[in-house]
Parts: sequence; C-alpha cells; structure tokens
Amino acid sequence: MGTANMDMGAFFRGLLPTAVANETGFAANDSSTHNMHANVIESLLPLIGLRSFAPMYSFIGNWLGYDPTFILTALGFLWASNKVMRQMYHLFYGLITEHLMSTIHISSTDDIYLHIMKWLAMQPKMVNSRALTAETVSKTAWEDEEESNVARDLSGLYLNFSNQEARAPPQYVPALGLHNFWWKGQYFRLHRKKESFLDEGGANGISTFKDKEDLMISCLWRSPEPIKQLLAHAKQNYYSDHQARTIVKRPSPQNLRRYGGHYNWQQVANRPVRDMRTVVLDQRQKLRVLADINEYLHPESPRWYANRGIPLRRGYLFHGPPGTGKTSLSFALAGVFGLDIHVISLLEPSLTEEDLSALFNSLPRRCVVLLEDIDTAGLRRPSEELEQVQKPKDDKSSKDDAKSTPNDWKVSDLAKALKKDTDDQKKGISLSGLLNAIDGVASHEGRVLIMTTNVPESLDDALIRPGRVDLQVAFTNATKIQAQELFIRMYEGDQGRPRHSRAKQQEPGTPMNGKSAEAPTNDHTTTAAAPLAPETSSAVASGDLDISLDELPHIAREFSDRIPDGEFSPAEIQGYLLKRKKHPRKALEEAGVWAEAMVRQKASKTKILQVQ
Ligand SMILES: Nc1ncnc2c1ncn2[C@@H]1O[C@H](COP(=O)(O)OP(=O)(O)OP(=O)(O)O)[C@@H](O)[C@H]1O
Repeated sequence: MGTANMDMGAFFRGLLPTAVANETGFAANDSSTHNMHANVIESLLPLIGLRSFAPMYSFIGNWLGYDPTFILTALGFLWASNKVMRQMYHLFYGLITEHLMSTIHISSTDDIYLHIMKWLAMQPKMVNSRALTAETVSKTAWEDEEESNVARDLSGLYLNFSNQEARAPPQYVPALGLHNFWWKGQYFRLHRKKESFLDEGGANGISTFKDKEDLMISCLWRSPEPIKQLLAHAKQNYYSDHQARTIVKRPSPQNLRRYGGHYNWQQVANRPVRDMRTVVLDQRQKLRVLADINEYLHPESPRWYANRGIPLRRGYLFHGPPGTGKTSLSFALAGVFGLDIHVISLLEPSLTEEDLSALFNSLPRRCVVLLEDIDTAGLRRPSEELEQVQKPKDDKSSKDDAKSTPNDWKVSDLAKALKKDTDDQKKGISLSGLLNAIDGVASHEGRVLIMTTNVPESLDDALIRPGRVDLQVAFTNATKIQAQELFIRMYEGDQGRPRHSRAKQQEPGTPMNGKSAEAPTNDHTTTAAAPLAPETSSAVASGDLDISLDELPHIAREFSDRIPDGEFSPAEIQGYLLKRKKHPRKALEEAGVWAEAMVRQKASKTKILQVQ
C-alpha cells in the first residue's frame, strides 16, 4: 500500500506537472512530505476514479525500470505546447486575416460564380490540388469536335456516337473546403462552402432544404484589388468568344422565377452569331432596322431622350407568314450588336402577367427582347382558335346536334364543358397586362423590343401605336430574287474545293460523270445499293458540289425561274435545298416538279407532301 501510495504521488506529479514543478526525485527522502502527498492522493483517487490504475501504474514503472512520470510529463508537455502553438497560430492567422488580407464573397446565384468556376476548371495549378470535385461536362451542339474523335459503325458508313460520353473527360474544380493558389505571383486563398437553407413555399407549398454555395476569395494584401483583377480576368476569359456567339435566354421554370432577379432568366443556348448576310430580306429594310437600332443604342441616346422627355425605348414589329425570317432577323440583329437575346413566348401556359412584369424588370441594361406571338395577348387561346378552324369540318356533327333533342346527352358535351372550364381558369396574358409590361413602371429602358406576329391585322391598335412599335418590318414569302439568294447562300459556303477540272469537262447541263440526273452524284454510285448509302464523311466535309463555283450564279438564276414568285416561304425553299445540300444541279433539275407538287398540295390543303 505504501509503494502504491508513493507511486500514485509520482503519478500525480506527472499529471500536474506545473503543480509539482519543484519536486524532484522519484523516491523523496522527506518522509513527512511524502506521507502528506500520499494522504492527499489517497483521498483524491476515489474522486477521480483512478484507483484501479494504481497497480497497473506501478507494474509499468517496474517493467520499464524507470518512473512513467517522465513519459506522462513529456506527453503533457507536448499536448500543452501543441495547444499553445495552435492558439498562437489562430491568433496570428486571425491577425493576418484581419489586418493583412482582403476577401471578396461570391454567391453561387451570381454569374461571377460561373465565371470563376470556369476559370478554375481551366487552371492546371488548381487541378493539381488534392481535393477536387469531378464534373461531367456536357458539350453543346455548337462546340467544335474533331472528326477523328467520332467513331463509325462496323460498315464504316455511318457515324456512331455510342462512345461519345466515354471519350469526354470530366472537368475538375476545387472541392468544398480551403484551397490556396497563386496567380500572377500573388497568393490567393479560396474557401468554397455549402450551406443548407429552408426553402419555404417550394413546389406545392412544401418547404424543403436547399443547398446554396458561397465562394470566398482572399489575397494577402490590404486592398482587394488583386481579387478584383482576378475576377475581371475570369470574366474576360468567360466571355472570350462572346463576340462570335449569341446567348439566348428564356424565362426560368416557375419554381425558380419566384426568387426573382437573376433567377428570372435562364440561358438556354449559346450559339454562333447568325451572319446578317444569311437572312434573305429586302436590303433597304435590313439597313433601315440596323441603322435605327444602332442610333438607339448609341451612348448619347439616353441624354437625348431624357432632354426631350421621351422614354428611352424602341419597339419593332416583325410581321409576316410563318417561316419568312422574323426570328432569324432578330437573332442576326442580336449578333450584330453583340447583345444577348431574351425570348418570351406569350403562348407559354405558366406565364402570368405578374411574371411578365417581373421578367421585364430583370432585363439587363442592353439586350434584345423577342416577344413571340403577340397576337395571342388578350385574344382567344389557341385551343379556341383550333375549335373555330375545326368547326366547318364538323358540319355534319353540328347537323346531328341540331337533330338531337335537348335531353340527348353526349360524352363530347361533357368534355367540351370541362375544357371550357379549364380554359376560363387559364386566362394567359391580357392585352393590358402586356402593355403594362412593355411600358409600365416595370419596363426596362434601353432594351430593343422586337415583337413578332403572323397575323398583324388582329393586333390591337394600342399595342402597335408609336412609342410601342416604332418600326414595322414586313416579311413575305420569297420573291424570285430571294429564292436566287437563298440558293446562292446554301451552296456558296461549301464551295471549299469545287471540282473545277471535272465540271469544266462537262457539257453544260450534262449531269456529272455522265450519269443520269436522278442518279446520286457522289462517287459511290457504281453499285446497285449505292443510292441508299449515305454520303461519306470526306464528301460531306470537303464541300464537294456537283457544280463549279463559276456556275453557281447562273444555276441560281435558273432555279429562281422555276420557283413561283411569292408562293413559298424562305423556310420551305431552304428545306427543299437542304435535302440536296451537296447537289445544286439536282436541286435545279427537280425544282420544277417540286414547285408544282407544292402548289397542288397547298391548293388541296393537305399536310402530306407528295414530293420533298
Ligand atoms: N428570310 C430568310 N432568310 C434566310 N433564311 C430564312 C428566311 N426566312 C426563313 N428562313 C429559314 O427558315 C427557318 C425558319 O425561319 P424563322 O424561324 O426565322 O421564321 P419565322 O418567320 O420567325 O417563323 P414563325 O413565324 O413560324 O416563327 C430558319 O431555319 C431560317 O433559316
């Protein structure tokens, strides 16, 4: 017991090194002091439940041959110094962060978040970080792709994209947590963190937890200037090819729109700019619109308008039959002025008048707003129009209805009644709602508003009065000159390697290679099965045509002679040419037959094409 007491004293000296700092020696000679310690320890042991350790402690001491107090003292010292170091580190770090570092916070709901994440994904330095998040990269149809990356099927004739996902490497971005990186010789710290928040009033009014991410970028500098430079650089990088692209935005889904602001619009496409030359339209009309928008967007315009008390807005009405180029011109205009295009269709069922105002309210300073189908505002819903169209066809049934007594009941009556009920509930955008959005308080000044319609006559005068519509552009079915231009546009781009030598050897009007006009004109026509074979990649890629460059204007003129004036929309002519996109001569030869068949089809109002 005495030994145990003595050992326990040593044990406590180890546990409480500061308290026993002046005590030295495992076996103290001073027995009175020793006894006093022993008593104190003996009385403390039951309190701290260490009595059971006493035998083990003496056993370890005997086994080691020296007092375990030294080990415990050393461990205690390490633990304490670790604590002190940590505290000092935090203190030091806190002081540096507070006085020598600057931080900029970025919310994942802001576009800057996209800019910086795209830039980070492109930084090999960050990719070398040991904590990364891998992301699947989905490419758009417009992104360049090497032909050698595309596989073919076993026959070698058809392209095969079954392995395209496997070939696309993931993209790596810094994972959640702290990262350090250097840019332009400057140290940056990136803290990526995620927070959950309770989203009240989610879908069907059910509250759900949602994630929100934040980025904190800090630099070792007393001003955030280096971070601002970094963000500006990331933004520039993000928009590096913006000049050659048009960003298309549409209203976000309803559940996102209720967050307002930035959430109202979502990018749906980022496509190459549409060249103005590819829109076939009367040259004077085109130039007039271009000049008008150019003047309106001039930096001097806001002051000019303000000085005269005129609201800074400009509206355009593009009207004409379907497929005549209204949307195409809008996109080409957005491309010319480097503006994003915000497309709203008034036929969208979930769009309310409040939404429309909110959408106009959250437009950027300069942009093109394309309001499609404005004739549907405040007018009959399309379903009702359909009913009207169907009525003459249903004459027989209406006669039957007349014969039937009021007591006769049909299932179709119930269906009609139910449909009317839902249509009444779904009122859509009223005319006043649309006018409010266009020029009410919510309207954003500075934007280019383009409204399109197929039925200008049905528009309310209020909608097209000056101030709301400042310039009207009429689109018509293709004239002969436009058909000729469409023909040239279709084939000139692919004139990369015209077969001058081969073409020159031909008699004018003689099909290539001496084959009949009906025979496919690529080089795989020697076998009976060849007409079914697709054009091989080399033929498609090289742009080989069955005519020469010099012949194109002449053939285009001949083609336009075979197309009746103002009968077909540019979209119809384009569709015809697209089916013969490597065979302008064939397109010329078959044009007459196609035009006749189309005229017949239109006259008979059938939707089934006899010739395509
Ligand atoms: N004037 C034109 N010049 C060049 N291409 C045209 C022209 N008109 C139509 N097209 C082609 O036809 C297709 C449909 O054109 P677009 O969508 O611009 O017609 P739209 O008048 O807006 O039709 P809708 O009234 O049905 O919306 C596009 O592929 C476009 O390239």
